[in-house]
Amino acid sequence: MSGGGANTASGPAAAGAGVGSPLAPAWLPAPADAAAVNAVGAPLWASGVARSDDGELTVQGIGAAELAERFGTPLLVVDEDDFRARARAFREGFDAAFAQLCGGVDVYFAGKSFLTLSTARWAADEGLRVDTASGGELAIALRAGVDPAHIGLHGNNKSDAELHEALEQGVGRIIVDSVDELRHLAALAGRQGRVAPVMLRLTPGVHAHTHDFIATAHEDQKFGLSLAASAQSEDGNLVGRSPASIAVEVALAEPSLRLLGVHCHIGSQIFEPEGFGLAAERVLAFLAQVRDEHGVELEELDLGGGHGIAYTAADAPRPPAQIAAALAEHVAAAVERHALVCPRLSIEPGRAIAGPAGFTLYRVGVTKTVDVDVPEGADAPEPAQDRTAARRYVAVDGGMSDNPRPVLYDADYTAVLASRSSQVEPVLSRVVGKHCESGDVVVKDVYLPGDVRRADLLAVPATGAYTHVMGSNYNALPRPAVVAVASGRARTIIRRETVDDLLRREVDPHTESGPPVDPDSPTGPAA
Ligand SMILES: Cc1ncc(COP(=O)(O)O)c(C=O)c1O
Ligand SMILES: N[C@@H](CCCC[NH3+])C(=O)O
Repeated sequence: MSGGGANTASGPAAAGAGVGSPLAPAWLPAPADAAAVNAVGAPLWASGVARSDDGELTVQGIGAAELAERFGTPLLVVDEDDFRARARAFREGFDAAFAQLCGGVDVYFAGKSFLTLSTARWAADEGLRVDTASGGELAIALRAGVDPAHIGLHGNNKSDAELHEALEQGVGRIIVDSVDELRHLAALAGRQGRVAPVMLRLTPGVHAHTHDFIATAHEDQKFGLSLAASAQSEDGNLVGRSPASIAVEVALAEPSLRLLGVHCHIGSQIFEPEGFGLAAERVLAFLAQVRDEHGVELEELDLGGGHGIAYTAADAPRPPAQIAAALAEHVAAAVERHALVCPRLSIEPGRAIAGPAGFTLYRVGVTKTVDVDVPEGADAPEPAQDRTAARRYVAVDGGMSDNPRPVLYDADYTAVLASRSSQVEPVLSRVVGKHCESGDVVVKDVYLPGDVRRADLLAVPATGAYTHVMGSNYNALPRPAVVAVASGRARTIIRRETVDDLLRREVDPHTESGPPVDPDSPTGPAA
């Protein structure tokens, strides 16, 4: 990391800034020329995004300035047609690869990535099912009109109310995370006089190459049932058996449970197909073990989501058809090796459908340039004895409350000037938010034209997934609106939050008036 630095007057291209800054990380190439930093295209941007003849960023022909004027900033803009096309590409690509082997694939849109009434509807329209991770997500999917039989409910610690609701509504699958939950669900379903359709979430021990917080199939974490034999079983007599195998036994023995199959999810933002393939081979071997021990061939196998997308030019995602073809080879080999009937397959992509379809539009406020010590080993700028270089700070009107991913995962993003293009020499810039937090970074390192200034619009691509749904009201910032663009028209799908929205949940200490209180509650109505 760079050393400390002193503020200098704001302005473009101070000494040491510009193309090939020594402060740039290794993955960020110096732009080929001034025009390169204005480029918008695949795989970073939604298919409807382009530049107009006069240089403005547009989506399906609608200019960034018009969007900002009509809907305000910060603004999450979703190219609905692009979202739908990505959903179709997963359904068609996986269906084609697995049609012969196992009769096709059910694709569940991972709601956690970007669940709204509209996105749930788009997914269902495109023939996808919906994967939910809480009672709230379940309620949104149901309200959107998704067939309950096409909804899955996940969660490592589902409440009784969530399980009850899932059973009541007749969801197609409840993905169970532990032996404890399995026993609890059996009792609960039994009391309700229902049979719960369950999938068992397994941890196949594949350590995916991603940030530790979003890798989920290694052993030492809260999700899933391990395939490895346990030395620490809570039931002393079960030591030496794997939690996964105990769970199968419990699920098959309980009349209030119907065991559909098994599930695994190795993590998120994964590019190497080998991880998915290895996990598939391990869970298929487990299905063979179940068959040999219990004489039961389980019908379903869910291989989760986690397909990586491009956040910067350093990322090279594969199209769904390619991912599917690579996976099919592993599945076919394992099916043959274990003489299995191939189970019905399902997957749960979220980020790869929602992420690239969205971008965030911000308005620029303060800009300034600071001198930063050049790290040891980096090429020093000329003259050689000058060991500092300039970093431009560009502050925008949002930040960690509308996209906490840079702060949480050290995630890299990129940005372009959206209200116009510029041929001014690019300078290494850091786009920061407006929160009272020095780590409030939107884009850590990006070359932007040196003349970016107050009132310009910046656009950050690939913000469709895990932004709106992970947003907060830190510093009492109202959350941005979400706008969908389809067939050349833009419309609000989530309205912008207002300060009144923020105050609505408050109980005013002066009047003690606030949200209505249930008159039948033990504390009675508000005075
Ligand atoms: C069980 C499960 N399925 C699907 C997903 C979606 O992952 P992604 O958005 O990376 O495709 C996740 C999130 O990592 C998950 O935990
Ligand atoms: N929230 C994570 C990914 C989801 C993990 C869910 N299991 C991200 O933004 O990258």
